[in-house]
Amino acid sequence: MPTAQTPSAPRLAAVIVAAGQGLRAGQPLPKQFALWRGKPVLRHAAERLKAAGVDLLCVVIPEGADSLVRDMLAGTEPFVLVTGGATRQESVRNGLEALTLAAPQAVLIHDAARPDCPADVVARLIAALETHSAAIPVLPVVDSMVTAIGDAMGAKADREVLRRVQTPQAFRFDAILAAHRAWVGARDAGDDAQVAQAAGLAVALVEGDERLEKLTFAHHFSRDRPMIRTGTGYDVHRLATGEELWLCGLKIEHDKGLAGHSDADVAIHALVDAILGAAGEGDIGLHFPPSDPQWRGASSDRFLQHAVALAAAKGLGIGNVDVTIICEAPKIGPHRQAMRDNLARLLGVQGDCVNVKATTTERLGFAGRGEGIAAQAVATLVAG
Ligand SMILES: Nc1ccn([C@@H]2O[C@H](COP(=O)(O)OP(=O)(O)OP(=O)(O)O)[C@@H](O)[C@H]2O)c(=O)n1
Ligand SMILES: C[C@](O)(CO)[C@H](O)COP(=O)(O)O
Repeated sequence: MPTAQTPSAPRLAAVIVAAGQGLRAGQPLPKQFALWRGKPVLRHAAERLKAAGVDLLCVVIPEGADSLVRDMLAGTEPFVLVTGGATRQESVRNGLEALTLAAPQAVLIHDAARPDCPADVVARLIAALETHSAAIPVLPVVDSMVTAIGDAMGAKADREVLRRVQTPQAFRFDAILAAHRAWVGARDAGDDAQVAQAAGLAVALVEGDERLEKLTFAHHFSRDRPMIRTGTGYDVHRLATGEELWLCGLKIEHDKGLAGHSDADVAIHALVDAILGAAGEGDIGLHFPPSDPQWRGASSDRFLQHAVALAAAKGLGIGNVDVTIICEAPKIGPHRQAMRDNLARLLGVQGDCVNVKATTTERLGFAGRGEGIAAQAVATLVAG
């Protein structure tokens, strides 16, 4: 890299362009200000560049967004805010012009819409500036490539020589500022590397990263919804003579059974509540009220399958479930594998997605005195 022009000049500055409208993303506000993984997209981009060693940020924003962006970027100082232009290229030019007084040795030019910038990409770019005036991160093309003539296939393109171009793109500051000032293209350049190349600068290619994906369409934000949901369930039934004992959908031989409105399968009831909880669907009493005669003596298998269907209707599948049965007797160990297999069958999942455990309460409490059996469960549902 070139040596510093003044003792106080920042070594590395970054222009983050955040002045677009983000129309394709269809968010309630421009995509760079929308939330992604819990924080505004722009804040992610700024934090990543700071963490990668940038000394000064120049953030190019829409007119009138100063106070919003100042709040959004609090803690990432020093930064300067600059108003953008009608095109990305104009916005970049405004940012570079605003850095002339600071006169950094090198500048990264980055889309705010690429929030996840790994520090090692920046390190590769900076290293390439030792020998080049410009460096850009690229990725190979993995699909075969063709040109399109309307909706018909044209000639095949040679993917071996094609690359996908990402940002941040790195430049010696004076060189890219001069290149932007000298740009005479009739149309905007696709990116700053093209501006640099048009000015005769050699542009080095370094390895990019899939994490640098540009958030462009609505699905880039919808995919950001939580993909994993968890629920818990707990149930207790009274042990009584003359009742059958059903646990995890199996009839267990024992001197007492569980009393209840349905078959009183306490383990399945806890599991149903866990699944309904994870799906945001209330609890077992809401769906199968004890006051409703149709559930008298009903097999709890039906409750479980209904809960699974409700979750599926919301696009949620079973990730894994974990059930704990709390009793002194009967011993659960001899039945554990059969219980696991039966729950897996009812849930429609592989056996290793189901776990059944048991514990005693050291003869304490109602379970310890053999008055009842309790069960608790955790269910993890996975979207998609
Ligand atoms: N006049 C513009 C246009 C774009 N950008 C920025 O350039 C980056 C890449 O542009 P793109 O992803 O195309 O964003 P938009 O132009 O905002 O998106 P769209 O075309 O969907 O409206 C974004 O960070 C965007 O905010 C900018 O600063 N000034
Ligand atoms: C600069 C860029 O992100 C490099 O891939 C890309 O050219 C921006 O294109 P857009 O049409 O402004 O999204």
